[in-house]
Amino acid sequence: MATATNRVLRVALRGDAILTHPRFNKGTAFKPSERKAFGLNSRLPYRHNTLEEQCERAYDQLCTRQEPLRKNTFLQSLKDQNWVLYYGLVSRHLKELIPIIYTPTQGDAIANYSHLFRRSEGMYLTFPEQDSMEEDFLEQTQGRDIQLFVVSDSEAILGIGDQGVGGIGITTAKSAIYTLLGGIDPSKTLSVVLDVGTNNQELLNDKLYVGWSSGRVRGKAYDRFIDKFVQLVRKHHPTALLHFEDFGVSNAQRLLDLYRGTHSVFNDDVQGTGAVTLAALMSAVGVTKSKLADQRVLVYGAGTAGLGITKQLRDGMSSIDRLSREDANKRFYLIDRFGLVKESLGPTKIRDSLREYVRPDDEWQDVPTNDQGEIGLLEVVKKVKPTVLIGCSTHAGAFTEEVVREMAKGTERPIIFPLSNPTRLVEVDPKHANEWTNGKALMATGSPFPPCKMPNGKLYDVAECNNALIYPGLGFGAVVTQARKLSDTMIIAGARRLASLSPALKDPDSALLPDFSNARHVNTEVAVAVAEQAIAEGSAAVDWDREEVRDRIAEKQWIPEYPDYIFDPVHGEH
Ligand SMILES: NC(=O)c1ccc[n+]([C@@H]2O[C@H](COP(=O)([O-])OP(=O)(O)OC[C@H]3O[C@@H](n4cnc5c(N)ncnc54)[C@H](O)[C@@H]3O)[C@@H](O)[C@H]2O)c1
Ligand SMILES: O=C(O)C[C@H](O)C(=O)O
Ligand SMILES: [Mn+2]
Repeated sequence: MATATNRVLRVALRGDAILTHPRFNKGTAFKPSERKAFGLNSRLPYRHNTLEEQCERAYDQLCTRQEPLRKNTFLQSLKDQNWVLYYGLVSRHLKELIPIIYTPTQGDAIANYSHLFRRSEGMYLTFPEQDSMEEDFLEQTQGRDIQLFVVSDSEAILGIGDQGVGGIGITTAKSAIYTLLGGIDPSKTLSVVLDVGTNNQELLNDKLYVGWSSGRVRGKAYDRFIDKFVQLVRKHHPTALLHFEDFGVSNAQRLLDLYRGTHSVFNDDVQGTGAVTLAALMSAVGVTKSKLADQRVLVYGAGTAGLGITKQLRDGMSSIDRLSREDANKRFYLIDRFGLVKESLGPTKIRDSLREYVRPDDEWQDVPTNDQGEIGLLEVVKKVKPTVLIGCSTHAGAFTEEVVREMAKGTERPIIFPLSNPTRLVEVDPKHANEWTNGKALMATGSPFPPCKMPNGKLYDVAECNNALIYPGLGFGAVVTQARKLSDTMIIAGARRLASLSPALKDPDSALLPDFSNARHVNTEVAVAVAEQAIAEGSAAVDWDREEVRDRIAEKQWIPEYPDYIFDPVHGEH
């Protein structure tokens, strides 16, 4: 495997320019010979440190801060200063620091973006400046080999809604996770916010708000703006993967469908969430010794993630258990703001994309409704006796004691996945679901939770069913093979590989998904599966033999170690 220790990089910057460039800066780790060549002797204290020593010092500094958000801002500053040190530090404390730089703490950083703002990161493309979009885009991208764009319009950030320009923070966090867990070279990624205004009144009233203070652009003008950006990516980086993050429910699936045919695009909330949930469910049905196709699945919150999950589980039932699409559709019951998604709600309350999963009214004649004719969660649980209950509603506490106990009456091992993020929006605290089901519930959550105490005193690890366990591998697999598209079959291959790594496969009392401390290995395996599938189905631009895929992927993974630098003012990187 190639390591950074045997890499040599030619660099054209020197003096302050190299010390202030996070990609090239090594701080006290510049060796004496490099200090001389790059004009750094008088700019650095005498002592030369190893990366290990730098990580130790940075970790000590981090630990002086108690509050997660303060740790987050510290790490953000470190990333602004020195990428290798930042990624080196986080890699050394992965399980502890992922919740700081990503979900849930990054949600707070995003909500406070304009007040915490110190330094910009990534690309800001703003609606009123669209005439110069290509020029602005090229300013940052020209001459760069960008393999991955992570883009958001910030309308539905995690479960905290419209965050305006602060949404850049989800794209930078998702990119950092790509590097940490997938192995993508951070210099080959670009995080982008498409600032089309915000409908968040608090931000609009805030005089320190740093985005475009205007209501959200909608309709054709919005579509044209998004399209302008997508076409720039296609024109200048035709093989780059375009990752959409946290778009609103009226755009996420629509934009995915619109661009899937012409470019390699991926919607994380739809596809990444669907894939990780499929893996968790495969693992759960392994424990209950049943099949995917046997499940009755209740999805609470039929938004972007809810639909993505439903579609992915449905496709899993079809491709893995050979259930017809129509029969598989019937295994699902969706609930949204208007209760059960059923025929009589009509097209104003049911989006087109939900059509396949609408339940016929005559099935529900005997079930009590509210004054508006809606059927609530408890009624659906009573009638359907679901084996699987998934939450992606942002409705904190929706899975009440009554609901959970009712579910437990109808199935021996209730499979309960409250997936809403951040932590405070979870549909049920796993501790409670565990208690109300007498330790029978098989659980997975979107944010990290501590283990639950079982009635026999043992601890049950609650799987973290967050798309970060799979999207870096899905994306990296597509990027390294320069795949023309990230197909449904590539995604299923990744989900199956993830499921095969589940601890519950070996011990049914263990977690349904691998622990985040193994997330780098897990995503590497996912990338291998995706690459194998891309090659097999002919969408890859590489023609590796199946046996060499794993080695090729390992060779291409970026690792946080300092290469040796040679000063080269003519051909060096800058
Ligand atoms: N674990 C993960 O990997 C993961 C991935 C994506 C999204 N999520 C989480 O899922 C949640 C939803 O995200 P999204 O992007 O789908 O948002 P979304 O806005 O598209 O979907 C939320 C849906 O829930 C519905 N809803 C809201 N309140 C409800 C209620 N009281 N009863 C029933 N339905 C209700 C809304 O009408 C909407 O359709 C967020 O908290 C997000 O963080 C988790
Ligand atoms: O960002 C996450 O933690 C997962 C997911 O993409 C979300 O929107 O909640
Ligand atoms: Mn998301």
